[in-house]
Amino acid sequence: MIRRLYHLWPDPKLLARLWSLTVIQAVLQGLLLGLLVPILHAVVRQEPDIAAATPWLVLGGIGAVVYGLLAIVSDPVGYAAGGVLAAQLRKQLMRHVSTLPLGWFTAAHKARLARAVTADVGDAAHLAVVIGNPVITSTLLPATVVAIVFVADWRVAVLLCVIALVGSWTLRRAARVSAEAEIELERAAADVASRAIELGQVQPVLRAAGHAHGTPRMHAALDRHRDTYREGMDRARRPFFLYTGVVATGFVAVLALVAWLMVSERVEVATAVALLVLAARFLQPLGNLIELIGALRAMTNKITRIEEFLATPVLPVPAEPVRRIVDPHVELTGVTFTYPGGEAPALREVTIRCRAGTTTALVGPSGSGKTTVTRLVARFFDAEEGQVRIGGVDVRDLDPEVLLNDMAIIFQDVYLFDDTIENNLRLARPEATWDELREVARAARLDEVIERLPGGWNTRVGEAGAQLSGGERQRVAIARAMLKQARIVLVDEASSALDPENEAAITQAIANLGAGRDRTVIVIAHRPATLASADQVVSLDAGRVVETGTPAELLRTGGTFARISRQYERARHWRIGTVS
Ligand SMILES: Nc1ncnc2c1ncn2[C@@H]1O[C@H](COP(=O)(O)OP(=O)(O)OP(=O)(O)O)[C@@H](O)[C@H]1O
Repeated sequence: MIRRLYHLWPDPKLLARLWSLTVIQAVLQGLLLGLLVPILHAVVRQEPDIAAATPWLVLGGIGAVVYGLLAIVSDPVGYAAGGVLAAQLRKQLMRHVSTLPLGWFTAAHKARLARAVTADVGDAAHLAVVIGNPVITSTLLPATVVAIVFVADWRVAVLLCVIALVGSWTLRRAARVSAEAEIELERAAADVASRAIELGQVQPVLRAAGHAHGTPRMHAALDRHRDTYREGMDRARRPFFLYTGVVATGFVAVLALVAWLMVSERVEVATAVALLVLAARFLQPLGNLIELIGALRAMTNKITRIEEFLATPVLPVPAEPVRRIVDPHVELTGVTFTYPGGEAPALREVTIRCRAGTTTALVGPSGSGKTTVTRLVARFFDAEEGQVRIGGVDVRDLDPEVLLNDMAIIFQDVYLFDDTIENNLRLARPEATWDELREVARAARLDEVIERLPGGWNTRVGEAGAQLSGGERQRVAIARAMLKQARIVLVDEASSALDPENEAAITQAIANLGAGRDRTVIVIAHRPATLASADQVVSLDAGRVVETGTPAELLRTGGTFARISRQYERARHWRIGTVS
């Protein structure tokens, strides 16, 4: 555990210093106790020899002062270290995050990241200080005491070793049993949580069926949780009792042995008293260890989560990456790609050429691989076979920062910061002038949205942009891409039903985006107008390119694209018909 903690920190010097202080204190405490043997020898006799005891008493006094000073120094150092250690580890995690492939950032991984950076790191750092010290003391102090007892009487030392061995076996067992009980309890708690969510979600149905207070499944889950809790507590308590029993029985055994040694005149009274005091100091920290079991397990779980996170493979970057994109020509050649953990390839031998200054529309049924094409261009993942090139350079040879600097990605669900429209745009280029801001707002058809808003450019968009509709948020993102002067823009056009005004505005905004002479736009198109205005349409099906051509050419050939276009048109008319 101590070793794992030590290796977790990039710069463990502070931890090493802190623990060294604790090691010195624990050993010093043991040695001070050892002074009892010569002192009692000198004092516990018919005529106490104070002169013989004096040097030991002086030594003990000096030791006590040193111990006190160390305690004064180490306590504040420990508390301050908690914050410093957490900050160090957070920095290391954030550095690691910045080297992970963007494809790693799924909802589940993001939640894990948030947990690792906040709770896990803070708790691990706190526990490293608060738990590390007592664990070191509770193991080193008894070890020092045993060494001293060996000098005084080897038989008592052997007995203490036996108690320690039996105690450590019981302790391990207690830790294992309580870990198992905790897993079962977590499982039962998760079951209750999902039933509770279900209860909330299906309230109308439950009320209609007269089960407003919960389904039989819900009650069964609650019963299971209660039983698991009771059984778990019972099971976990047994080894704990056993351990306490081992420690208590151990002390009785030491008492009996020392009494026998004294009665049989194998040791003097002074030694016997010293041995009993030392045995008590040996057993007390051992007894404390059981209290630390829960905290140690919590720390192990946190460390494991942080270690797993730090072991996530990073995005490979060449030693001498290409630091310039000469022209934004995008090219996929024979690309095959399977998602990590995926069963079938999401793309198979895909070849697509998008010339600089053109707009390519990707179409195809759901799951055909359109999003995957854009993810490989943005290097969220690397292709297994084939190549993705930008300006003739393999994206794997490009500096990832250069690639992302020259690229804008407009997702279906645009995330905006809870800030003003102006600041959300300036994120792309803080130094942009007002003329530039107004120009991109016009081109992205955002100007009409801004005019309507009460605070104009200063209107706050709310949490994640909730004050704006999906279509309006996408217009902000398009304006942002224009302001960034990104030469490669990847757009996942909003597929949800938009009102006619938003629909026309987005189509126009994407067309304006593509009008930039030196800009390559790849759009996952969901609207006929976007398809019609593209320079090239690539039709995908089951991860393969099935058609490529201009919209007019593909309409004439009557293939997949023509069929999808007809479907789009029908859906459009159907929607207009129902509205009117
Ligand atoms: N993160 C992922 N992990 C595993 N498989 C994935 C992942 N994302 C997509 N897939 C799979 O890859 C295939 C292609 O998905 P992709 O999202 O590229 O299709 P799409 O054409 O964009 O679909 P849609 O129009 O529904 O967004 C699908 O079979 C999908 O299930």
